[in-house]
Amino acid sequence: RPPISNYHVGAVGLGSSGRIFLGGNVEFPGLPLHHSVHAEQFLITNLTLNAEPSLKYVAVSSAPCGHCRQFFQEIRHAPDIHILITGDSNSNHNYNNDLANEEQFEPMSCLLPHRFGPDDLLGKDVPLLLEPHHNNLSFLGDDKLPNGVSAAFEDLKNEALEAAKKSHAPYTNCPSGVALMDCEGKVFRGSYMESAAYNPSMGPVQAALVAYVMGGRGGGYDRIVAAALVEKQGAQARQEQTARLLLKEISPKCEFKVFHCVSNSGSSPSFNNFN
Ligand SMILES: O=c1ccn([C@H]2C[C@H](O)[C@@H](CO)O2)c(=O)[nH]1
Ligand SMILES: [Zn+2]
Repeated sequence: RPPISNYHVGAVGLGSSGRIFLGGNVEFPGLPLHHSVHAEQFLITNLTLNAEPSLKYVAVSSAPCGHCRQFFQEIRHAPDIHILITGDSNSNHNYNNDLANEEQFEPMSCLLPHRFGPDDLLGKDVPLLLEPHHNNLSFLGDDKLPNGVSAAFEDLKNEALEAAKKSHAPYTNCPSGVALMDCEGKVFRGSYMESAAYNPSMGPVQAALVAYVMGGRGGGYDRIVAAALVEKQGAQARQEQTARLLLKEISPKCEFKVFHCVSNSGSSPSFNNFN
């Protein structure tokens, strides 16, 4: 969905389960470009939404940018992920049109040598992206919804908490999750995912929008009528304002609520040697 560039990028990934996943780029008119979702990042989000344990091969319609090469580094054994650049689908020349394609898969270690990644910041036992995450989070006792707030939000709030429990936030220990509800009452979850290099991190609204695009039968974002964000109170990496901005632009009538949670595990094992 690239209404700004009209440049369509497609990414396809094969996981170790044998399942195949899709990704496409998503742009949001009216917002700064850094809100965009790259096809590769969409693909990785799609893997996490489907609990795919690892990614082995990727085919992508144009060369992955530096930001995407960096985001792939969050996956264990990222240097061994093999990438096929199928050609520029937005122009007429297709330089890989023969059976030699298989030989043109390149390991990520060639596309991104001298990598900076999780190994630079985290211990070896910290779960990486695609690995199971069980952030031990719960709501503060006093976070009851006031009377008159629709029961739907009680549901959404819990869905967003489940998403936050799966969030990959080992660099800040500030996990978060979003749940969106469309006008038919269908719910779409997304978990915040951090990058060792910080900036390529994927926001929880973007992650939930990936779920929406995959499951929402092609509808516009204005079909999203309610959204809940769960994050820690006073988190060092807060999503609230960015989430509000993005949602307001893509679905002005969407009702947005933020709920705060606490981490039950004292000092989380996923926090590292920075303290
Ligand atoms: O690695 C890349 C590079 C670019 N794009 C998208 C982002 C934007 O929507 C458009 C133009 O940059 O292409 C991707 O999806 N992946
Ligand atoms: Zn990219």
